Amino acid sequence: MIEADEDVDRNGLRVVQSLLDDRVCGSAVYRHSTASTNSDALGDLQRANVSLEQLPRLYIADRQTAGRGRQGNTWLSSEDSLTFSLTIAFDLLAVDRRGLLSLAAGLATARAIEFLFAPVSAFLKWPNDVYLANGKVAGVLIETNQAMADRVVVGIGVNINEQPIVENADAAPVQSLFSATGRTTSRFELLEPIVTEFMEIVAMIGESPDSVLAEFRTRCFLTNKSIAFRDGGIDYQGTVQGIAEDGALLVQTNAGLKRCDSGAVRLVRVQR
Ligand SMILES: O=C(O)CCCC[C@@H]1SC[C@@H]2NC(=O)N[C@@H]21
Repeated sequence: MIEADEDVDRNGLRVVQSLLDDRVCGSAVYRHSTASTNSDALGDLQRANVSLEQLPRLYIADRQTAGRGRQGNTWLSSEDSLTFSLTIAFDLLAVDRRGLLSLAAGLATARAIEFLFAPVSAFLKWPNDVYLANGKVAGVLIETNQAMADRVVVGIGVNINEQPIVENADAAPVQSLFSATGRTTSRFELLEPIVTEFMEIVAMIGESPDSVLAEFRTRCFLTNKSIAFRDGGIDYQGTVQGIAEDGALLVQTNAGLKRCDSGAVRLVRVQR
């Protein structure tokens, strides 16, 4: 079942309907304009307004007026961006594998971009920024609300034909799929493969997390790089050793080997 505004993109509506017809999603909310699809999804959780049958529930908007990024950044995006959120049941993943959810969203986006823009290669900057060449083309924001703590909201933003403005001095260099490849695409062409890949990867994490981790490790360009990061208010420097079984980043620092959890750590600098 789709709840949609009158003035949404008709092509987009068809794609959303096909995700429901194919049972990739259980329900969808499609707004022409909204503050933030993550906020819409969290609002429904706050009101305990999401039944199990409605999951995965897709929230999509033609434009966001107050999009949010990780670490309190602002994510400003126009109709040249793809912005959506998915609410899924947390128990699709065993407790010790939930850290991999963050990697799954970036991986799904990377696979979908490569599928549509072959032969480009998409890389991942832990935990889930998607890069083409030297710039970030997509980001992921994962949030929960205590009112329905057994659900999780996964928000994905992809810069399609223009670069978004990221209001933070530390922000990674940004680019769009167009600026990186010279090719234009409809943002809705990407929606279907990202959502489908994401749900497949989540299922795969339940069955065989090693293959998901192996793919993430291959795509992750931080390994052996020198990074600076902040964890619990303390600044560290070190060399990335790799990704642990639970998705944590392993960094060799002067204070020893540190495990970085994606929710807590802020990468300040990455050696290029
Ligand atoms: O790289 C980041 O900092 C994460 C960006 C996440 C942006 C997406 S767009 C859809 C969803 N709604 C939001 O307000 N944010 C996420």
